[in-house]
Amino acid sequence: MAAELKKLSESRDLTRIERIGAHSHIRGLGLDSSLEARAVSEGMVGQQPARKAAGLILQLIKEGKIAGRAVLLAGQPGTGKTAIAMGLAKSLGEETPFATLSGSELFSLEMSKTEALTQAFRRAIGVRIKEEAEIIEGEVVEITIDRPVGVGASASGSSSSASAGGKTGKLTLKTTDMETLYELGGKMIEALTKEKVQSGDVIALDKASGKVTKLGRSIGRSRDYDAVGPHTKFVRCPEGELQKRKEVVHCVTLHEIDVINSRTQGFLALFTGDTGEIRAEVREQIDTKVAEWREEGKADIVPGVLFIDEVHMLDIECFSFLNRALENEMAPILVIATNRGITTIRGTNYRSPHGIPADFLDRLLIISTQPYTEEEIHKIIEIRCDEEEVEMSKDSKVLLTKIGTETSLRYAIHLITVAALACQKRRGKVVEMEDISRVYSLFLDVKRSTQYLMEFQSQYMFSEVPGGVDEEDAMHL
Ligand SMILES: Nc1ncnc2c1ncn2[C@@H]1O[C@H](COP(=O)(O)OP(=O)(O)OP(=O)(O)O)[C@@H](O)[C@H]1O
Repeated sequence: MAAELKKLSESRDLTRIERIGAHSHIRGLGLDSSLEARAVSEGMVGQQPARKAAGLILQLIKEGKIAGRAVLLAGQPGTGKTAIAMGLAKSLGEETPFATLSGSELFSLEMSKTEALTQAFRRAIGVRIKEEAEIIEGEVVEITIDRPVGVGASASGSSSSASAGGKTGKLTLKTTDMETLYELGGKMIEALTKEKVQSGDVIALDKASGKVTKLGRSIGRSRDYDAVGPHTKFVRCPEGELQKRKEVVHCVTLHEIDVINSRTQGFLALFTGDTGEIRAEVREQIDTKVAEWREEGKADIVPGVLFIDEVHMLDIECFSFLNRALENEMAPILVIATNRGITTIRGTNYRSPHGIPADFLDRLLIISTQPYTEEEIHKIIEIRCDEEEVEMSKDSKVLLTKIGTETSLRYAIHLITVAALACQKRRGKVVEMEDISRVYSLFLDVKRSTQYLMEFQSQYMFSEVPGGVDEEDAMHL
């Protein structure tokens, strides 16, 4: 299993790559060292009391002392609930798992609601596994990689992994006490080229997995290179033997261990996400194994964060599941969010605040988010323009802010992208008022769209609802 765990920790790095998304400008909670929220920081604007409260939760998570707490982010649509949850996720260390789920995702046909929730919980529980590994650690004296004649010129800097086959290579490594020449195999050549290893680097090679880690540049060689990047780390040439036994730590989630050990699903299901239901016996065996590792000091549990958005979509069964799941000693911190007021609890005829049953509400620490001021909307629009690399004139930003205050922040943010396209179309470089006006007339906000519906509802299908929009829908408009 150890080799699979290693593969896993590598694959998780890949999934962290992000494109420009709705919240990609959020880099943290924007707090100072005493956990006070700065007005504008790390992509976050305003909403200071809520961010400060989230900062306290972050502190609790980092200290790892509490598990099984639940926090509710409640507020009107577009007041930054998801943004705060993202900020929290970004502020957690790499090792702390953060799993997200939207209430509506629970109603898939492939698995029961409780199975989907169990998987989400286990995605938010990390296991830090310690292992002894054989490592070769030294400073690169020389690295030569040759291609066989006819394939092309010598390519020591080539990054093409497909061409690793047929290449031969030699690597000389040294410590302060010894120096050894290694013959390189295809897989190792591939790994070294990928990491762009060159002489003067201090590297560690994991003998079992072939993983190459660059530890830094050797201090002894620092004067040989006048062009080093600002992030270059200088380290000492290792001492003693080249080959060492070292403790390495892998971090995986309980869900990942479940999937690997589930015969019907197998390891590849992690990449497709198509895990299906996992049998209860598999989970029991894993929990027992993890408990053994903990007792032997080989593993620690890292309770992470599970964020469930649109929590009002959960029904009464889901809430009683959550109630029980939070009692588990390994439970993560549960952060839920909703934009609903007093509404019906799904699966019942009862109404309650946020559509959440009273016994579950009682467990929650509630953080409320407030509508933004005009100034704050302006700042968020500015940040989003930078994030989307859209150049916008001052007047246009003011106009967009006005639109944002009168419609919604989200609508204004959407208009940035389309206005940039309109600007591109007229071969402009800077988004001007005319672009904003154009897209404002092309794309309706919810208010105008509802008005239009009211006027012309008789021409739509199923428009016989008396009195127009029903109460439930009216709450979101
Ligand atoms: N305080 C903030 N600072 C920076 N960006 C923000 C802030 N609040 C919201 N945003 C951005 O505004 C957009 C809408 O916010 P978000 O999705 O977080 O709202 P929400 O409260 O979760 O809404 P809903 O209830 O509709 O799910 C997002 O792109 C978000 O990143």
